Amino acid sequence: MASSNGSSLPVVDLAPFFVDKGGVARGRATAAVREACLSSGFFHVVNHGVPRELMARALELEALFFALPDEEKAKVRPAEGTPFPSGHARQPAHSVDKNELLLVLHPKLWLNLYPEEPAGFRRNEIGNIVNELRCKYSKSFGHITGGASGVPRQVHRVGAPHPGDSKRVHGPTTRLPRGVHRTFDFISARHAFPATKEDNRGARPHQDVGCITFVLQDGVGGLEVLRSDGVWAPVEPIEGSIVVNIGDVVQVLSNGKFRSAMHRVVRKPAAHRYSLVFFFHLHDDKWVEPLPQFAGDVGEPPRYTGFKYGEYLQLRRKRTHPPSSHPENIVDITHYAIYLVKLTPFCCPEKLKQLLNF
Ligand SMILES: O=C(O)CCC(=O)C(=O)O
Ligand SMILES: [Fe+2]
Repeated sequence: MASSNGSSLPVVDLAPFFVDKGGVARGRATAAVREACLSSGFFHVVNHGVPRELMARALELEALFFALPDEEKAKVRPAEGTPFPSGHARQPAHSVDKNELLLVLHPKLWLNLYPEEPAGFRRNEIGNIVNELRCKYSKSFGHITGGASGVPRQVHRVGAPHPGDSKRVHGPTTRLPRGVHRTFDFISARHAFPATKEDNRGARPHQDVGCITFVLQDGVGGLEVLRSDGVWAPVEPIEGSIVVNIGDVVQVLSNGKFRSAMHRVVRKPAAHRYSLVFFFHLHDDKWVEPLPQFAGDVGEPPRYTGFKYGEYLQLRRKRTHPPSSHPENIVDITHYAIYLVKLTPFCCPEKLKQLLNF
């Protein structure tokens, strides 16, 4: 069952998924996942099967990399306009996002730009760690999207267009090397600088665009989630936990039932913060729309129009790269929202007059 920590985010114990095939404990864990997705869209998972040493080593290697002089990091900066910009990026000075990151794509794509130092990169230890995290996360992802949790399983199917939507999926699917799956997932290693007196912004408020995100964070803190009562709540670091949050795709597939929560990173004074964020995405060609079991089948109108995932990505990228300082330019999932207007029954002419103000 989910329990609460200081920040009142649910903590879901995934252990039953590994040991208790079909038992009562597994049913409870499944219900806890569902509840967490419905209530906050943000939760911790513990006993997730990812070895602690692996998590610690990944964060350690990333900290070593970010501590390199800028000239060294610049050697793994992707060329302007690269379609798959792996490597190091630092937000421009005008951006409210005060962080730098190292983007790591699927190791088998051979597109990753790895630095020579620290040696863990040269020997591709980081690539192996990322691969292992990918495998372990996929298991947890399967558990989270499986069974009765109600998280749409469709996001787990890859290679095929959305069921029943073959006509609406256009364009060629990118050819991938044999044996490479889920190439569209990626990892972003992130470094937030210490806050200054004037500015503590690390990452602007946003919702994640994809399916589900897994965050490893160090002990510094700073990740915050916007609760439904409008309060920013800290996502307190819990030793050994992984933070999971729902993205826009699952929010749309579930017709708005599972929350793609707004979150941000604030920087702490005198502390460098490191996190490793894994994004489960969809292929660009996939069509996304509310699934019947969350809409028509349960008598609810769809709350979003359908869209091709790649188009949404492009809209988001166009408006935010380089990060705009104008929030009104930022496209989010409300772009596809259908607003349901509840009509007031005009039962008497007096009321109608009042409403029309004459
Ligand atoms: O660094 C973190 O903890 C989360 C960053 C984040 O929200 C993101 O990369 O989408
Ligand atoms: Fe995020």
